[in-house]
Amino acid sequence: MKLLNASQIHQWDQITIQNQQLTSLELMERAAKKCVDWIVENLDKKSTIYIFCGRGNNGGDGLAIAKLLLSLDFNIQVNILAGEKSSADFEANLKALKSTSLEINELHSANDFPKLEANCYVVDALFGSGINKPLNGLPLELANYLNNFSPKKVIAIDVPSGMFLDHSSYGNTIIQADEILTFQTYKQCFFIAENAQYLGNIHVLDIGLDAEFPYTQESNFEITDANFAKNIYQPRNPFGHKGTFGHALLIAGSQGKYGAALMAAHACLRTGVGLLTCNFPEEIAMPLAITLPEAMSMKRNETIDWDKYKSIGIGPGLGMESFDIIKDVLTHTKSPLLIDADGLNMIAANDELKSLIPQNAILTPHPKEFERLFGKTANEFDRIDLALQKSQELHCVIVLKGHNTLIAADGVGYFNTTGNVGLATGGSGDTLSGIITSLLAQGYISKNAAILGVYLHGLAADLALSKQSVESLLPSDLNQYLGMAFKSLG
Ligand SMILES: NC(=O)C1=CN([C@@H]2O[C@H](COP(=O)(O)OP(=O)(O)OC[C@H]3O[C@@H](n4cnc5c(N)ncnc54)[C@H](OP(=O)(O)O)[C@@H]3O)[C@@H](O)[C@H]2O)[C@@H](O)CC1
Ligand SMILES: Nc1ncnc2c1ncn2[C@@H]1O[C@H](COP(=O)(O)OP(=O)(O)O)[C@@H](O)[C@H]1O
Ligand SMILES: [K+]
Repeated sequence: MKLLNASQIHQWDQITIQNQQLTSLELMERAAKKCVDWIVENLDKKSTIYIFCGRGNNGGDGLAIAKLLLSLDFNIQVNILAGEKSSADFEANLKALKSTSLEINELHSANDFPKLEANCYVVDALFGSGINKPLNGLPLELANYLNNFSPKKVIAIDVPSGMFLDHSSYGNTIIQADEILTFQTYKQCFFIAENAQYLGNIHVLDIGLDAEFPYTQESNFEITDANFAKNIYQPRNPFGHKGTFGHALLIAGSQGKYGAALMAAHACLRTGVGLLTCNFPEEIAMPLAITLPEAMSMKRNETIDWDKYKSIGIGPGLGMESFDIIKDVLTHTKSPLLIDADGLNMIAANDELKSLIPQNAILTPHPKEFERLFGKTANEFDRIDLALQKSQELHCVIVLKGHNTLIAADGVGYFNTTGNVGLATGGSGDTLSGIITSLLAQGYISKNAAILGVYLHGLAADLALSKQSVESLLPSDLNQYLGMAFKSLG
């Protein structure tokens, strides 16, 4: 699914109004009704709902929500920012609300802020997709007031006020949301870790915007969900044999980091590779044979037959002392390559190695490794842009790992939607390397191996939460859930 920017979302609104022969007010009422349905189902009717409205259409939504809640006998209190300029639909809804018995509180200064009662709810309808500058003046004071109060829940309409949809809000004040009722589609800002403290649970409300419009739009960003993964997935040929599913070579592990190598190997086999050879330190050849008898092994300094392997994965737990082997691999490999961890760190520290990165290689840095490779950026949006740029320059795939891992390929960024904080334990990345190396060996092109691998890795972690908590989950648990993750694609 494409991620649209603020201006495209505005156009989407207009196209819908045209094609469905609606008024913009009717569309706003549709949106408000969806929000109210959610509120009725999820909020406690006994608590007061304080609604804060700007004077644009986000504020218009707030007023339309207020009118519906009033008719349902909710206890509400409505506040609007004082001002001269307002949108037509805001004015229409204000007029309608003024015709009821409800008193509306105009906010001219901080003295007008209502005294909030403990256990109340706040609806944040100050600014939505039309935000065009950081909060300052009275909206900033209000945001600080609400953020310091901590009501029972803050429900943001469309987006938390103060957050830009498609560029960085780094350093700005934003109203912290607990629940976000967003219209029709995810917004790019929801996938950005630097916004994390302001984001709550996200609920995408279908307000019936034109179904075709997103397909007519250019976008540099997409999200990868179950449908996306299903389209990439290649079911196994029933007549296939071990040769059909590729022979992978994993080059991993060093003293003190043997586990990384073992975890990568285990995940590689559980992802369906036909044959796996492990180039591991000699001292773990025997533990490998015992714990993972399906894997073959070779000595670290044994000559590699470059024609033999369908994919090579290098890096998990490799240590920084393996310069010769990474150089050898970068120079000679004929197979699709995945580079992770110390493989990346050695490349970052050496320009010659950097120049040897083969086309279509998959690099899987976490943010620190990315910074070592490509430099620091002012904010996360810039880092994502840099990942897109570098992936084009190097003709490779960059998997920028995080809560919503970004896969940068061919100038497009794909945000992954699976996974959870249970993955924040050393070893999760090693497991991912094994998974992607396995998919490469099975013939997936680099971009698809990366997207599907990241999706399955996260899904296995989500499925594992049926038995584990986000605290107790271990990377090695993922192996047990890869099977269910694959089954969900069939
Ligand atoms: N798209 C859809 O599908 C649908 C969209 N709908 C709703 O419309 C919303 C978009 O509405 P919108 O375009 O009127 O913009 P909105 O967010 O209300 O803000 C603009 C106003 O705020 C002002 N302003 C901006 N930044 C400011 C700041 N920092 N500090 C102070 N002022 C600031 C700006 O004034 P200006 O700076 O231009 O003078 C302008 O007056 C969208 O999020 C959704 O809720 C639904 O009803 C139906 C379906
Ligand atoms: N909060 C989180 N939500 C979702 N995924 C996460 C989270 N934290 C970490 N991960 C995932 O866990 C993996 C961690 O990789 P990495 O930092 O290389 O770990 P390690 O080197 O210890 O194996 C990545 O795939 C990342 O996307
Ligand atoms: K809002």
